[in-house]
Amino acid sequence: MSAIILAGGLSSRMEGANKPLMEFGDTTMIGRIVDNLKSIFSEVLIVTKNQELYQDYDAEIVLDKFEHQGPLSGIHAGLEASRTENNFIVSCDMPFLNLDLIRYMLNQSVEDILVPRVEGHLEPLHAVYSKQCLPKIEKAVRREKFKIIEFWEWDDVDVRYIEQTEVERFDPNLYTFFNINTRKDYRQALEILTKMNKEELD
Ligand SMILES: Nc1nc2c(ncn2[C@@H]2O[C@H](COP(=O)(O)OP(=O)(O)OP(=O)(O)O)[C@@H](O)[C@H]2O)c(=O)[nH]1
Repeated sequence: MSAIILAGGLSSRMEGANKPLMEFGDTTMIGRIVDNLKSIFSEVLIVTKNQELYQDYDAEIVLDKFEHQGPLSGIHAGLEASRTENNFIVSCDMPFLNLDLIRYMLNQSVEDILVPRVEGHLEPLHAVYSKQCLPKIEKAVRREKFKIIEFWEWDDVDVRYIEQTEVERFDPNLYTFFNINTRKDYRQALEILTKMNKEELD
């Protein structure tokens, strides 16, 4: 299976910074995600609009085919470029990936999509997508239906769920789904990182 990191967003809530390249521990946010994913996936793709920004990372760069159309266009380009049937897709602003949870997800059967359902919300940017979804996603993007969950609803997509109790077996604090959009989120994430590093040392 391949891993696909979406990094073509505008980071407009981050007031001038491109969030995947913000410092995070001894690397950057995306650096931490790439390193983690590389330990379980042989193929890691970064989908972006700017090839040069990410060329120092140990990942293949894929460019968006549809401009400024949100994460769904990144999912589209990533699935099109990937060489595997099933693909783990993740946002570039979720730096607390839990590898045991991801391994667990990879071991479940997937028809079109496998997505966690946590605190009443779906987490479509930490989910497994089959290449089978590609024509349905392309149709949605061409019709300018950019909401990820929207295309599942009207296009006969087989969605399976990972429930919160399953997630909590691996990640009781649900840090996996902490995503960073603002400076405040970033400060909070650095605090979590310090706490995690300290717990690891103790
Ligand atoms: N490849 C690709 N990824 C995208 C695109 N739009 C958003 N993403 C990614 O999707 C994920 C979630 O994006 P958001 O946080 O909703 O949007 P953002 O543009 O990054 O940030 P804001 O401008 O603050 O909303 C992030 O990993 C983004 O990099 C896009 O057009 N192409």
